[in-house]
Amino acid sequence: MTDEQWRNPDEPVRVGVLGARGRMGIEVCRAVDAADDLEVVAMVDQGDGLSAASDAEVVVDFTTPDVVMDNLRWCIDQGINAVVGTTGFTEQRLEQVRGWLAGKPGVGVVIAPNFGIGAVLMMQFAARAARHFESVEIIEQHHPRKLDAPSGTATHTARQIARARAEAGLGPVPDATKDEVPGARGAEIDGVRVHAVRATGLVAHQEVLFGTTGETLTIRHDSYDRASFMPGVLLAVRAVRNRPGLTVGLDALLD
Ligand SMILES: NC(=O)c1ccc[n+]([C@@H]2O[C@H](COP(=O)([O-])OP(=O)(O)OC[C@H]3O[C@@H](n4cnc5c(N)ncnc54)[C@H](O)[C@@H]3O)[C@@H](O)[C@H]2O)c1
Ligand SMILES: O=C(O)C1=N[C@H](C(=O)O)CCC1
Repeated sequence: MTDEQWRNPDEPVRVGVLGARGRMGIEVCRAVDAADDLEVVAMVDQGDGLSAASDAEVVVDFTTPDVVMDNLRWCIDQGINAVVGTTGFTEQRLEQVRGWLAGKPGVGVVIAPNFGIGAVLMMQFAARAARHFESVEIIEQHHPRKLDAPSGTATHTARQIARARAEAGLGPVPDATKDEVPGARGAEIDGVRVHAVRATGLVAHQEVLFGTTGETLTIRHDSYDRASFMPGVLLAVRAVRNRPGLTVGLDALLD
C-alpha cells in the first residue's frame, strides 16, 4: 500500500459528488452529510471542473449519459473509486470501463441502474419468474424531466428476463399484432417489449407483466421519493473501496 492509499480507518470516507446540483445529487449530498462515517469533500456540477474532486476517495456520479463516460475515465485515471447511478450503460460502455480498470487494479467502480433496494428485488423476482411465462412486457413510468427512455432499470430488467428465457429454452414472446401506428407496441429490448410513460407527479415506477394460460403475474415497484435510492447509494459508497474492478448492479452487495 502506498502512502497516498493509506487512510486512518477512524476518519470519514471522503466523498465527491458529480451532478451535485441535480435532483439526485442534492439528495446524495444530504445523505452523505448525515452519515457519521462519510463526508462530502467536493460538490461538482456542470462548469466546475473535475479537479475539485481530486481529494475524494469515492466519487458518486449522477449526471447525464453524455458526460458520464468522461467523468468515469477521469476518476479511474486518478485512482478514485466510483459509484455511478447515471444511466446509458450499454454492454459496449461497460466493456470500455473494464478496459480502463484493467490498467488500475486497485480501483473499484459500482454501476447500478437503480439503487432502490425494492427495485433490485423487483428485478430479481422478474428474472426468477421469467422462465414460467410465455408472455412478458415491461411498463416503466417516470417524471417528465427524465432525459432518457426507456429507463436504465427497464433496459436492465429486459436483458435479465431475456437471458432467463434463453436459458429456459423459451422462444419469442407470442405477438400477432401489426403496429398500425409506429411505437404503439413500445420498444423492443432483446425481444422484450418495453413501454415508457412520462407524467407529472411520478418519480420512478415499473411494472413487469407476465402472462401464461389462464393467469397473469404483475411485479411492481414504486419509488415515491428520491430518498428511496439513498440506502443503496450509501451501501455502494461504503463497499466500493473493497471491490476492485467493475460491479454492475447492487445484487452482489446485498447478498
Ligand atoms: N441509479 C439510480 O438509482 C438512479 C436514480 C435516479 C436517477 N438516476 C439517473 O441519474 C441521472 C441523473 O438524474 P437526475 O434526476 O439527478 O438528473 P438532473 O438533471 O436533475 O441532474 C443531473 C445534474 O448533472 C449535472 N451535470 C451535467 N453535466 C455535468 C458534468 N460534466 N459534471 C458535473 N455535473 C454535470 C447537471 O447540471 C445536473 O445538475 C440520470 O441518468 C438518471 O436516469 C439513476
Ligand atoms: O429519475 C430517473 O431518471 C431515474 N432513473 C433510473 C432509470 O433510468 O432506471 C432509475 C430510476 C429513476
